[in-house]
Amino acid sequence: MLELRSLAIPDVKVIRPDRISDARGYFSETFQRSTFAEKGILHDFVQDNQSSSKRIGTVRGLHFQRPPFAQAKLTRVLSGAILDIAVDLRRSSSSFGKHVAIQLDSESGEQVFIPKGFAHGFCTLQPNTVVLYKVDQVYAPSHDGGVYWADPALEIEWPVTTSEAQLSPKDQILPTLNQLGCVFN
Ligand SMILES: Cc1cn([C@H]2C[C@H](O)[C@@H](COP(=O)(O)OP(=O)(O)O[C@H]3O[C@H](C)C(=O)[C@H](O)[C@H]3O)O2)c(=O)[nH]c1=O
Repeated sequence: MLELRSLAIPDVKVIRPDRISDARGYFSETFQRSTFAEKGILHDFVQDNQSSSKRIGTVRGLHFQRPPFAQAKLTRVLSGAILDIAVDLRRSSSSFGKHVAIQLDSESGEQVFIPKGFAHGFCTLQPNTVVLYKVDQVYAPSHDGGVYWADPALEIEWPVTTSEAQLSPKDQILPTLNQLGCVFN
């Protein structure tokens, strides 16, 4: 049985697949096209991505791919824990510039579905955190984009300060929301 709930921005959804436990541990169908489609998550995922982060306080994001390579993402944590962030970049949305934040960890097995039109990122809450996410568009580096994670206009309450966070050089120089311009209508 698949539990589904919406967050403050209704298009972003949290999914908790059932775990069948026994003396050995558990088994879970972490993705199944028809049961996810019954809950409204009908996307032709074409690629699985996996990242491993050694340290607490690693921030990856806030990323998106520009149209026509915009990606919907289905994210879960294989080990460790993250604070997962999705920022609404759809200019026509009543929640433009707003975000949702949710903790994902390997213990709960919860996943977050983020539709196209959002920037996605996370901060690790435990060392050796491994994140897996399905995307419905292939990697398109020429259409890669992002928003600066600590942009004050986003009002994101990250668990680390700018001096504590570990970022890639690319992510350190991403534009603010105001500098970004219109990406998604
Ligand atoms: C995204 C991607 C990256 N790469 C290569 C490009 C670089 O050589 C290397 C690391 O890429 P990057 O630094 O962009 O990885 P992250 O910082 O983890 O970025 C990801 O983190 C946030 C949370 C996301 O949601 C994005 O989907 C994704 O961009 O992997 C690929 O070969 N294929 C890919 O699909």
